[in-house]
Amino acid sequence: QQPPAGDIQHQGQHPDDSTGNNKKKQSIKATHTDLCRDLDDLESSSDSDGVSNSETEEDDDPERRCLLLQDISSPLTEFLAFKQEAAMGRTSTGAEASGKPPSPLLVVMSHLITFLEHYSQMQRLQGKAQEYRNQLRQEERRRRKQLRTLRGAYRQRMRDKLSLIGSLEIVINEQQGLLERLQSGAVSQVLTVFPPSPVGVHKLVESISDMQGERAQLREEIGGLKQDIEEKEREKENLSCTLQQQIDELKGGIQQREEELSQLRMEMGVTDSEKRIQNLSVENENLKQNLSVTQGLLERMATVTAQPPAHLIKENEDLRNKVQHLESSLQQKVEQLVLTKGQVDTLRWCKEEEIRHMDEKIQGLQLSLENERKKPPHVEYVTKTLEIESPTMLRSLMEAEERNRVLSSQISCQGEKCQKLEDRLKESEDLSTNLRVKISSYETEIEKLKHELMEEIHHLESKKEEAIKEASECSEQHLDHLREQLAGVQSRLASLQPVLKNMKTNYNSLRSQVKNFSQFYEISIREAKKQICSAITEVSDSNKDLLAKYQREVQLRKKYHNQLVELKGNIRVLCRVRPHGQNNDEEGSISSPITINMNDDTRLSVFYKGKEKDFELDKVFLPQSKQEEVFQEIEPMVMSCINGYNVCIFAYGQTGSGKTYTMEGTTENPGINQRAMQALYKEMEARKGLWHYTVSLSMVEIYNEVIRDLLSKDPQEKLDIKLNPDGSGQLHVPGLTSTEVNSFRHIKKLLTLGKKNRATFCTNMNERSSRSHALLTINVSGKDLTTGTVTTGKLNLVDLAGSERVCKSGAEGERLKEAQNINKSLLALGEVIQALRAKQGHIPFRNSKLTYLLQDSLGKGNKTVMMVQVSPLEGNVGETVCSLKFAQRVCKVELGPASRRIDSGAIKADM
Ligand SMILES: Nc1ncnc2c1ncn2[C@@H]1O[C@H](COP(=O)(O)OP(=O)(O)OP(=O)(O)O)[C@@H](O)[C@H]1O
Repeated sequence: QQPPAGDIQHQGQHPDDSTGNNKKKQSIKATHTDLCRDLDDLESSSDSDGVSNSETEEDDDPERRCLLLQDISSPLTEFLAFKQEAAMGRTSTGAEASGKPPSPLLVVMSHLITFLEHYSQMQRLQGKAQEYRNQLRQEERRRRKQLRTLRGAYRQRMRDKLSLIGSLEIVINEQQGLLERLQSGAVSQVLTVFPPSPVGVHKLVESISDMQGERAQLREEIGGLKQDIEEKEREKENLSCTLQQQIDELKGGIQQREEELSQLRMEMGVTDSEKRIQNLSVENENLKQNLSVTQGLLERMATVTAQPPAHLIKENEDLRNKVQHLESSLQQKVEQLVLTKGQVDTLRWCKEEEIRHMDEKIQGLQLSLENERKKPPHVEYVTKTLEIESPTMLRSLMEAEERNRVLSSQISCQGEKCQKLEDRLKESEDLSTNLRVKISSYETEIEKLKHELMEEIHHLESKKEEAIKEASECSEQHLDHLREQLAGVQSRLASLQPVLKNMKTNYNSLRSQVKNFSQFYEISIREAKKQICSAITEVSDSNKDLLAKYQREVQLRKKYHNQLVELKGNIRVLCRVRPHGQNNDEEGSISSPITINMNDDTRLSVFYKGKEKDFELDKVFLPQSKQEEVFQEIEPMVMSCINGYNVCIFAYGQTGSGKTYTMEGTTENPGINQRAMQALYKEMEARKGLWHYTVSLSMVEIYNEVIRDLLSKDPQEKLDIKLNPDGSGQLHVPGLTSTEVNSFRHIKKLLTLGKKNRATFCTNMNERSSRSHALLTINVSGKDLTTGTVTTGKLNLVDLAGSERVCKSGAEGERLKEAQNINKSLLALGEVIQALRAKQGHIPFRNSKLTYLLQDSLGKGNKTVMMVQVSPLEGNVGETVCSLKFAQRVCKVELGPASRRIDSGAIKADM
């Protein structure tokens, strides 16, 4: 849309300038179309690039903003044109020929239009610049994104390589660990610790199974060796047998020698003796040879056993832990053997000594024989000596034989042990060589793996380098490309610079215009204000009539409202259903026997004994109703006490149905009592200057037909109701504290004191509050300062005791008496209501302290509100029906028109 061209003449300019203005507008229009074309071009170019301008939102669209401004400016322009025409018409008729300046409002508006046009032009230029900027940003973002993806791909590749290297390292570590374990001899643990199928592990498992096969072979070899040992033992036994035989033969020989000796002794032949001695020496030689053989055997044994296993143990360091205990035991055995060898050596030495001794003896004997031969008379002596010495020799020979046998057995035993040790050593040696072979094979395998790994790493590294090279080349290419693009963009920017400069100058001129405009605008506003003020003063005269009409209307509304209250009836019965779950023992089902008609707020029904019982009252409050709503409904009644009416508001219902909540409320959510006081004080404040009010307050509790003053210094004191001695016929409670109050704050203080006193002198507050009535009385006396009329009103706010006992006593009969004693007042209230309903001549007010006290507020000519509180619980449905039945009876009571107490107690009918 374009503003209508041609007809507009800006105010503040001479009419002759209209053609100049038109030209200006034409030029602006041309600029607009040029700009629009530029924008279209720009849009089409961005479309052809394939880059969507997602960032440009609807609100930032300069075209749209421009159109919006045009939308605003076109009606303004039209309006101005219209005004202009009117002004020109007036000029032509000569009515304004006196040279009166044009209206400032029109001047302001024409300037506003010019400003808007310039502003829209500026917006377009800015939009264009913004678009270029956006294009640049998008391009930059695209390039960045490409770089990011490239970087990400390269990083991913690097990460893959690194993870591969890491897994290979893990394999190497595992294999090294395995090798270490193998080296420490814990071959058995390898299988359990072995990780699942890494590279080369399969081969290791195979080699271990080979090892196991070899071990079985070794076992077989050991069995063969054992057989060999057995054979050797057998040979040893044979040898010992032959030795035994030899010894036996020797024995036999000695026996023979003895026999021959005996024969010689018999024959006494010297030559035979010589022969025998020779034979004996031969035998001795044989014995010597035997001994040397035995000695050789022993020596061989010693050389076999003397071989130290230390060099093997030293060599086999890897198996040291395994064979340590074997080594130590072997050492012990070796020591034992060395000891035994020492013993054998000493024995051999002893034997050699003996033989030498015997040789010496034999030589001595030979010498003596020689001598004897030379001295024949000595033959007898020699024979005798031989006879004496041969048994000792025999004995010593036997002993030596015995020792020899023991020694040979010991030697054979040691030999066995040595053989065993030898075998074990051999075994462990074999095992260690096997293990060494395997370890070397593993080492070669690991070397191979390492080599492979290194090759892989080299390969990877070369790949990595290639990738880096590739990525850098790619990024460089991209960078070049980007640089080229940047250069292009920069050149575009450079070409745009003069346009921007142009725009800047335009903008600056516009700014200066705007500055001037604001000054001019202020002046114009001031002018306009003046004009408006004059117009208002003109209007205010006519407004005065309207004000009077409004006041009349308010008074009428008040009157109709009062009439409505009167029509509603002076006894109003309101019902409030308590919300669910407010008492601690109310858990479980939330189904309620009470149904509230949502379309009619005067009806509710209760499902009781299989039937729906309907009740109609003046108003039913829902469980979710607020304290404010309840008070709003009774506010007019409360306020009427200020005008000289006696009002009684009482809450009736079973224990826990919410009476105290409705009347007293909570600190955060005050009830009727506090709200009533607040409203009264507000009204009294409003009437200040017209009326003067005196307010006094008293608080009592009636418990078991005993009245106590809750504001007294001694709340325990019992009070009584009497007739006022002034003869007015009014009731009066001697000793009752009636405190004059001067502010709402003061009232609040007194309410707190009353509540405190009630709580202090009762042992169980809950029990007591359920069985006692709390009565708050406010006496309001007002004086009309203009007429001097005096009104006295009374507001009784009563929180009654729990009503369930009355109902129960009524239902059960027997407990009626007890109920009367506990709560006589409630019963009396029912009787009073019944009498009022039946319009009886006598109303039994005096039947209870409560009704007696409320006499002047409950009877005819007064205003009464009954708040029937009901519980929503299924278990309380009987009490609910009872309360509602009583409420409906109260509904039917007609108290007649309310009476206003004017001039200190004089009763005057209002209607
Ligand atoms: N409309 C309501 N909204 C929220 N809570 C409520 C409402 N009515 C009653 N209650 C709560 O229910 C409980 C019982 O109420 P309340 O003490 O006022 O019952 P009552 O009829 O005065 O009992 P009593 O006869 O024993 O004094 C209180 O905890 C009270 O705060």
